[in-house]
Amino acid sequence: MSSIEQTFEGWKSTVGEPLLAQQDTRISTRNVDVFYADKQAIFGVDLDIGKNEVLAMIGPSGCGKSTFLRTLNRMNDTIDTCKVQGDILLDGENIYNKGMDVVSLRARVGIVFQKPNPFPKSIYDNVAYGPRIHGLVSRRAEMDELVETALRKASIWDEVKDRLDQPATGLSGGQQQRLCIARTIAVSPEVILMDEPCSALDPIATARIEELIDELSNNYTIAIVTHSMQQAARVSQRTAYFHLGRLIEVGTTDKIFTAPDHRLTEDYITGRFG
Ligand SMILES: Nc1ncnc2c1ncn2[C@@H]1O[C@H](COP(=O)(O)OP(=O)(O)OP(=O)(O)O)[C@@H](O)[C@H]1O
Repeated sequence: MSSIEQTFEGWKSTVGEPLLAQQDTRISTRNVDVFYADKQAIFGVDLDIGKNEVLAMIGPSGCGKSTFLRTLNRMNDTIDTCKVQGDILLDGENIYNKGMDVVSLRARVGIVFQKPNPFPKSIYDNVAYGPRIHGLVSRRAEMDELVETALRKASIWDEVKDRLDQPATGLSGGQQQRLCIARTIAVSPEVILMDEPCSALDPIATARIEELIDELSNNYTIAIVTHSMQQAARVSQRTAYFHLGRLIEVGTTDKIFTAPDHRLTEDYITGRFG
């Protein structure tokens, strides 16, 4: 066992304010462990994510940020060796309950990945796909309106309104990422998970996505994994710091970046490791 692992023997409590008042909470996780086969990747995470807040998750590579994020809409179900223990509640309902419809869950808790992944379909059909499979609208005029609204909310309507029937793969990387956000929004999610959504984008495209996150936070709960501390500072109200699968500290973003309580958080934000 390395000395840093010894530091965590019997680890339980997180520093800061991981829990919120019930009426402010959208997602609650309690005692969440995640395993890949017999290797444990996440250890006993208790964390609340509030309504209409942007929560940033930061930490060194391999600390489990993406693994934890993916438990929040059961994306980990797609990995055979992955096992999740503990409680994850969305509006008070355990999303790992037997009766939970995972397709509907992933509409309620949408996810945007690191690399934009539009379907090999037209721009219109990328956005219309989710509403169609969920039977949200039946008439073409209603679908047109829904597609336009989602593209407007994702700040890409003006750039694509004259080429809706063209392949989405012909858009720039930043446009594709905003299209993927429109696709997520089109099925009226409550929560949007973002796994390093700007890491494949240039600074201008990144700035547009960050502005968009700010606008979306008025209507949606957002949890974002990012390697960029500057980005976490720009877009989030609260930040959670992970280390070796443990949630070390949670607090207002301002506090985490100016006066963290835990030495590991301080070492990371001052660039001593990571
Ligand atoms: N599909 C998988 N199978 C086995 N182990 C995995 C799998 N995905 C992740 N892991 C392991 O789980 C741990 C956490 O990985 P994860 O990708 O969640 O970390 P991360 O903090 O998001 O890393 P990064 O910042 O580099 O993306 C790592 O040790 C990783 O090797």
